[in-house]
Amino acid sequence: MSDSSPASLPSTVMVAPSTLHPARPEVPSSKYYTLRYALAAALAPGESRIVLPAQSDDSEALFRGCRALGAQLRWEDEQERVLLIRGTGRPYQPGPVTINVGNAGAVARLLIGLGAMLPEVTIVTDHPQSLGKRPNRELLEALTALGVCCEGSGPEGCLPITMRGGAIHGGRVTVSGARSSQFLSALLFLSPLLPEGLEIDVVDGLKSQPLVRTTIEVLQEAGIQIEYDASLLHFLVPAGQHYQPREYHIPGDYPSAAALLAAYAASSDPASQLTLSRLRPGDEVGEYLFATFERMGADIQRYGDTIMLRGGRRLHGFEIDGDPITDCIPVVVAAACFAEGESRIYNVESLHYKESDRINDLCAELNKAGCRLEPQRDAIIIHGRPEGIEGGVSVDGHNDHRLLMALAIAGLRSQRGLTVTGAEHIAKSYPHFFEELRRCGADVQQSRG
Ligand SMILES: O=C(O)C1=C[C@@H](OP(=O)(O)O)[C@@H](O)[C@H](O)C1
Ligand SMILES: C=C(OP(=O)(O)O)C(=O)O
Repeated sequence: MSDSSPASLPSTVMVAPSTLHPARPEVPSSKYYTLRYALAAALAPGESRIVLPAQSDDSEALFRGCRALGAQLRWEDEQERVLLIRGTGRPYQPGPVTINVGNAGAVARLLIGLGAMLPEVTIVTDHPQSLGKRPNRELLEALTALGVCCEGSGPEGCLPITMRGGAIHGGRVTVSGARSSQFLSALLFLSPLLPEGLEIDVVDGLKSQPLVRTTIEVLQEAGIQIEYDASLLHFLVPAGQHYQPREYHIPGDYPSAAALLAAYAASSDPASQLTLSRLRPGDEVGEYLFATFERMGADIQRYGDTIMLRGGRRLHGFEIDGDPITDCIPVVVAAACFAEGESRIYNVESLHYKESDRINDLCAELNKAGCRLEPQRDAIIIHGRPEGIEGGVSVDGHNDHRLLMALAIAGLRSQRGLTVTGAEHIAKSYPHFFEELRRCGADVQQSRG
């Protein structure tokens, strides 16, 4: 449905020291809401309208998954980006089916959950070095307890995974939330369709809680009744429920906005001013992100759904729990590299299990560029260099769109620029990020070599 695949994007970008202009870029649509609304629509009997779904490799992977679950997708208006999804009421495929989930972790986990209702499904990835290494063991254990026959790869239940769900049942199940919230979200999407309903106990704590609340919000909008406690460790989803067809409007994407905000926050020029709209106020990730920029001393303001940030402020060291804004951490780290003093971002152990190891790989690449970071098991310490960094080296994105964004921000504040390789992986969430940065005044040269 889109042309943002890695093959069509440059694999190397050169980011030179730059001054950013006043700019009002369009923010991409939210990945979190696109995935959830499209899935809820695919499970509803009848037609739903999705207005402004995200355009990225991750959303393409989800659309493939929706079709594999039996839904039909077509554009009502491709120009205006209105997508129609006709769902079947429950996952339906008469025979075995294979779904390629690209490099999309959330898509993989949500589809593992729902695919467990099919007679036979194989979930594969064409990114064996990234998603192919991420664990699914916790989710497969829960599904096995619910009667699904699961065959994953290796002890961590990596992709490819084949499941046969002929004997699936509901009841009560336990799932660990220590490494990812996506295992719980996957069970929540599945639970209303199980003939006995499902009671879920979450053990070992729960990461990325704002995204579980996003799952609950979307399920409720789709007409699903859920009982849960405030700690999000116990859920009861009654049986015999149906997803309702709806019209869904996708808001702007905070983690994408975070990358542009971080680039302007790190800019030393007071004339550089960024204005971003379509960013829903009250969004848990959004509010926490806003407070984080305030905390580092950025000149940031909000007017309704519009956020303005002016560069040229001397940023200072700060300390935050990074878990509530897990996907924004790489770019927040990049901004902190140019703050005065030390910053500490803690409670981020789950960053080891993303597209790359976002603690060790991020620190290694930024240190290569001249930044000073200390990776810890569950934290990142940043010793800021307000004077900027040397650069003049090649750094790699480790198959990770968010590392690419962080490295580009560092390049802007380097003396000799940075060559960033693996740049095609930006397509996972924000295919036009480098072009957008260029439109903001950054000197970004792209090449396929
Ligand atoms: O549920 C979701 O949509 C997501 C949950 C988060 O993962 P974890 O729960 O593994 O932290 C996040 O990093 C990912 O980009 C999307
Ligand atoms: C971690 C991410 O995605 P996922 O887990 O869905 O692959 C992300 O988008 O930063």
